[in-house]
Amino acid sequence: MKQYLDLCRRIIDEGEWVANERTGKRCLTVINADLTYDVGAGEFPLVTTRKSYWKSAIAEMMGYLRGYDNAADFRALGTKTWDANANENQTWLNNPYRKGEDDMGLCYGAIGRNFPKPDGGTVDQLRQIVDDLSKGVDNRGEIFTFYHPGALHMACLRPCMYSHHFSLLGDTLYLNSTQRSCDVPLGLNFNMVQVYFLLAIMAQITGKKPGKAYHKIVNAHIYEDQLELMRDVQLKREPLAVPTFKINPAIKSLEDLETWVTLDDFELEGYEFHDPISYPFTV
Ligand SMILES: Nc1nc(=O)c2c([nH]1)NC[C@@H]1CN(c3ccc(C(=O)N[C@@H](CCC(=O)O)C(=O)O)cc3)CN21
Ligand SMILES: O=c1ccn([C@H]2C[C@H](O)[C@@H](COP(=O)(O)O)O2)c(=O)[nH]1
Repeated sequence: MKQYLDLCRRIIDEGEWVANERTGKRCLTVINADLTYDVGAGEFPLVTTRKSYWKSAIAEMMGYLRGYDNAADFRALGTKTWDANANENQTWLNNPYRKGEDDMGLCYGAIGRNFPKPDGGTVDQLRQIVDDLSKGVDNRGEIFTFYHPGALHMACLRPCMYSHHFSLLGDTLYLNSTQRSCDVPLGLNFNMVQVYFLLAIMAQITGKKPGKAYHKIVNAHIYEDQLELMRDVQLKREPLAVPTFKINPAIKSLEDLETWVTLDDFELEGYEFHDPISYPFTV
């Protein structure tokens, strides 16, 4: 939580205004932030200075792991966060590759689990990583990437957190996640939970101990219409104690994640938070 608040303050103190053509809004921006979550020690990185919809964040990551490409599938899992990007962005609505209502296109897990090979066919990166790690193998390239420069025009949005690189030291699993663009008031709330969750669940299904997760952000920004709420409301509050995150121990494989797991398999103990703040969302 301190890392999050420090980054928010840094953007306000040192950020530069950058005009963004895609959204038509200006963002107060800094370049490069490195956050670390000690998953082995159970330090769940949850925002307490406003109500955080952490189950939505987990639903998003579950949808990426399952390779979903449709906002309706994300809604069925328990989050509406892809509705606007799938159905309200005019550029995407005009895109000939859009397959209709709720289609998100070739993004995130939809490409990551079905990554086109130049010599034909596709690769399921996640299946390969889970198989390697389960056998104790780290080939120094256990990378789950969503970034395919030749497919960006076929998706409603380019992936923001676009690479997850797993490493083993003995029985301990580590994760380095990289994010190219970060909406700090809204997106980062979710992305911190997702990086922690990804390491915790991958350690559980591959039979490893979770170590640390390292989260690199390149462009970290606050949209102009979010600034006042962040500076004058959220940053005036004192953080509260962090809760404990629990995963159903019956989840043992990638197949479990793909088939029967729901948001009821994840719990938080002792989550205290300040009043909700509703930040403007930019499509
Ligand atoms: N501008 C922008 N910021 C993002 O963070 C973002 C995108 N676009 N597009 C793709 C995904 C969708 N994500 C989203 C979308 C909406 C919320 C959101 O509205 N959050 C509210 C309510 C969440 C809820 O009720 O489930 C929040 O207060 O956190 C958060 C992340 C993250 N990503
Ligand atoms: O997981 C996510 C997904 C998206 N975002 C934010 C970051 C940006 O504000 C927008 C994407 O816009 P681009 O013009 O493609 O950079 O969505 C996030 O923070 N986290």
